[in-house]
Amino acid sequence: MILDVNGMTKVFPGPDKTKIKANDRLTFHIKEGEIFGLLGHNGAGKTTIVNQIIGLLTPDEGEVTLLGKSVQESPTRARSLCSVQPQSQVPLGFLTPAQAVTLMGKMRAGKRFDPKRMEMLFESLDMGEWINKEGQKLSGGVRRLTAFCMGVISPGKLVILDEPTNDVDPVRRRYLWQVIRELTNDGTSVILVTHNVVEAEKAVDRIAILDKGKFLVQGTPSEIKSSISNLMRMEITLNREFTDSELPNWVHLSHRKGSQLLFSIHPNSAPLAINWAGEQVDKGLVADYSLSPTTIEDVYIELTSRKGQVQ
Ligand SMILES: Nc1ncnc2c1ncn2[C@@H]1O[C@H](COP(=O)(O)OP(=O)(O)OP(=O)(O)O)[C@@H](O)[C@H]1O
Repeated sequence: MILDVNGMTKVFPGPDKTKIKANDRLTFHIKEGEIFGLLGHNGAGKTTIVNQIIGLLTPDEGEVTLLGKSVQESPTRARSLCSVQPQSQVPLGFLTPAQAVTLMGKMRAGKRFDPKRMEMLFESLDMGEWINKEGQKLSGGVRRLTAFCMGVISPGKLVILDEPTNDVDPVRRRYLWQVIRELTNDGTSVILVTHNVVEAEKAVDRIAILDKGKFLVQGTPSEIKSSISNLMRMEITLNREFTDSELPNWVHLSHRKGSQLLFSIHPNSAPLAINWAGEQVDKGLVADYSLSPTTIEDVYIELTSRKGQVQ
């Protein structure tokens, strides 16, 4: 096991002498070569977890163990075993991507820094045209890719990536996922912190969904989906607002995302649902609709939203 977290709890002082339980008795384990996705809303407690794994914060209760040794007892060792790509943009200033990645490579690997690995990373991410441009003249996506390369130029046993694909174009996102998967071939483990449930579902081996400091569920994507796997997902694009009373009674859960409405429905209701959606299209109330198997996004919405209500 690379990482063992047992009963980790972190409490911050809130306003007016209240307390914020940012992490509440969290237990999870990460194996060698595993990609572990940490999903949760803003403020769910993800960064607080990361900061305790790398020894920047000390848990109020519980224990974090990296490769068999307590992080609380050896925080410096923890930081050398972990590589982190932070959520915030790295301020590159006048440094070019090539200079920034070389600097980080030399800081982490010293004489073992391998410029060929840097070239391989830039090539894999198709960054050639930008590697010698000043950081302050680069787009947000290229700076994000540069920060990723800095994080993985000399990876530790555990690589922690906080929203690595933010601002990155769809083609390079794919390249990035390939590089992440290749990282795990030699036993490096990855924690992927993200809000992007759809992307995480494709990329990770196991997922934990965090809400208000507590894990709601953890397991492989298929284990997690099996919690509501007998349901299907219907997505419709509305032409106008719907009230709750206009929704048919076979709707198990509904969630609104702008003009998109998501339902979970029982497979037995599929013919009814298709009929109903078709009628709404004929009346001009719905622009289009689709019916598909359950995704992790559905589980996430079901677990983190108020059930059965349009939000
Ligand atoms: N140093 C701190 N002092 C007080 N409260 C804090 C501190 N750090 C975090 N919190 C609170 O703890 C909770 C969890 O914060 P955290 O940053 O871990 O969430 P997050 O899931 O990483 O959020 P985001 O996705 O927005 O980055 C939030 O309510 C936050 O306001």
